[in-house]
Amino acid sequence: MSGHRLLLENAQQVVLVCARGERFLTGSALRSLAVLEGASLVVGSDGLIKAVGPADVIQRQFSGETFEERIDCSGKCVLPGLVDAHTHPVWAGERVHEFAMKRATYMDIHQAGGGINFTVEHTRQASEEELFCSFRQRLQCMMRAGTTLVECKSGYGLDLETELKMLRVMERARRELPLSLSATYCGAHSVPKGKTAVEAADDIISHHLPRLKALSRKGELHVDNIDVFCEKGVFDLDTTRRILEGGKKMGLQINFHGDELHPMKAAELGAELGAQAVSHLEEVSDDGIAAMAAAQCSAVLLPTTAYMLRLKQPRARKMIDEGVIVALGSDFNPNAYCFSMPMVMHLACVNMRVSMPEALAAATINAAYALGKSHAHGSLEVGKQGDAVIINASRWEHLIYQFGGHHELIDYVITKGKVIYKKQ
Ligand SMILES: N=CN[C@@H](CCC(=O)O)C(=O)O
Ligand SMILES: [Zn+2]
Repeated sequence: MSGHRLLLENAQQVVLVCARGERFLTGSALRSLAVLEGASLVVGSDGLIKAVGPADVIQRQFSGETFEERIDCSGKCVLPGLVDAHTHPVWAGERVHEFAMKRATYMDIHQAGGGINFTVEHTRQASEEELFCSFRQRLQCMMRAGTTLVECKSGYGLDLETELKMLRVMERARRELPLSLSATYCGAHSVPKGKTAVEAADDIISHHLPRLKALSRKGELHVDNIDVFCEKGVFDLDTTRRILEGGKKMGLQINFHGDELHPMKAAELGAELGAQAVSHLEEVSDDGIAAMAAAQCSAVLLPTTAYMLRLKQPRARKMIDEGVIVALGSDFNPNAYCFSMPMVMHLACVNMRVSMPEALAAATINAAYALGKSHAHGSLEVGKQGDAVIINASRWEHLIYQFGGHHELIDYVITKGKVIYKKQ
């Protein structure tokens, strides 16, 4: 007789998302997701999914075996833990005052020393402990909204010392918190005061990256991705290319901001460099979309950005129709203060006209792909990490439909078969 960690019993629906080991879903495969009615799921003592299937089959298969915890899911739905593929969650210097300035454009505020530069000044002054405490609180809010894997960017330091401070804060969160993290070095998030973009790029390539490499070698830091804000007035295509190539050479996945406020040919560059993902893409070209589809470079769309900055929406429909791997992120940052992937999925459905199955795939398997982690995350399949969300509703679509209702709907959030949030 063997002991297992968790049994989720007799759910009305278990949304697997996919069931054949797919690493991402595109085009017509997004029309209907793999869903089991009246099903159960078992997580083993290693935190990995051991079995998922019809409730009676699981009951027979595991009769007489023991579980550290059993949850009766009658009348409820089980979904994979949500994956947030783009956030900026480590910072000091909130920008609530800017919310009232939304008649000025994002770039007007940026050029006037507000925006990212404002947060950079405060983040430089903040202690590591202070940054960790606010970061931990933000991650807890994300977990309560169902996120179990989150991409986290540095980029409010710009100088090496502060960038490392931010990355260390992420490293500590990886050790101390129960959700999974993908860490992104984003030292090229803005051009620091007193430098040109070329000088900033030179500094990153000759000082920041070698230091990151040395710390990674020693196992002191785990950095997964490299990012650049490729934008008119920030980093142009050439400096972006140099920085991304430098990161790629040291083994980082390329995952960067592009084609947000102006068409930059960032999508084309991402496809050419073998990027895992390009984010934003409100201004992507037709050629860029085709190139991303061909290169299996995922598009991380950020519905909160277009909504809050009143930008035009990225062309999600065209991307999906052309076979691009579309993922979603909250873009949580001091400008877009949103922790909630359920709200992000809702906004994607309304404003980008994606369907509910497309939105859920974009916030699970495809978001995991954008982080190079879809072998272990993003669907409820045997062998994957036991990360799940249980909602008190008879159809999974309620998680998207009830805008802002996730606090009421989410009963449990589970990572590696352990309950990390339970509604009181
Ligand atoms: N566009 C660049 N970076 C962020 C905004 C960061 C900030 O304004 O602090 C984004 O993805 O929206
Ligand atoms: Zn961003």
